Amino acid sequence: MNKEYILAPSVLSADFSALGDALQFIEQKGGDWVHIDVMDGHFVPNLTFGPPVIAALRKRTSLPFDVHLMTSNPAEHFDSYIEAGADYLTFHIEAEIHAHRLISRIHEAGRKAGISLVPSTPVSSLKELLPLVDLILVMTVDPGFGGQSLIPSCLEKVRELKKLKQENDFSYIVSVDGGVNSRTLDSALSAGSDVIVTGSAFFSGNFPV
Ligand SMILES: O=C(CO)[C@H](O)[C@H](O)COP(=O)(O)O
Ligand SMILES: [Fe+2]
Repeated sequence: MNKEYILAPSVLSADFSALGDALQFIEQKGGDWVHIDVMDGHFVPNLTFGPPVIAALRKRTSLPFDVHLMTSNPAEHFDSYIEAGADYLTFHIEAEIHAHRLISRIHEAGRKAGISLVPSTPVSSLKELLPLVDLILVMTVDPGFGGQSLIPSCLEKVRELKKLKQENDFSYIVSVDGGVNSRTLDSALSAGSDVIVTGSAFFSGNFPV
């Protein structure tokens, strides 16, 4: 299928007892990246994968790993995720005051740095970081679980970020994460999303691939 966006299926909705098979499925269905949701049971009320699981998956595909850290204090352990094989490493602005430093350290390690914001955080909170980041991950659900409904008003942030990018010649790409399925895909794309993350819809056959 010819598509004009980067498809990043999330293994959060795969069968955790067969994650290697999930990577193959993503490849077969034309996924461009693998989205890996790291949850620490603290920043969000759920617990998922850590570096050893990501390192094991790294051996099973050459697709880029888009690692979404939903963790408190991301600076404390970001290097383990880089070592495990993250290509894009995205952390939450709500979890890190010293974001400039963390972005620099991710870049020094030769990886792409992403910043994410939950639905209640405005784009203005990222103002100082816009010239520095490679990716902005706009959460369209409250993070922590797959299978939730997209909050349509969050897509305004995608429009705002694309406008700021154009006006200032910034280089970041914008990703939409949460509740994207065959019904909501068009709205995410028309808002200007460059990357589409999809978990439950992709693995249940409710995503147009
Ligand atoms: O970051 C996430 C949740 O915190 C997931 O990436 C996201 O929710 C994807 O799952 P779905 O497409 O089912 O909403
Ligand atoms: Fe995610």
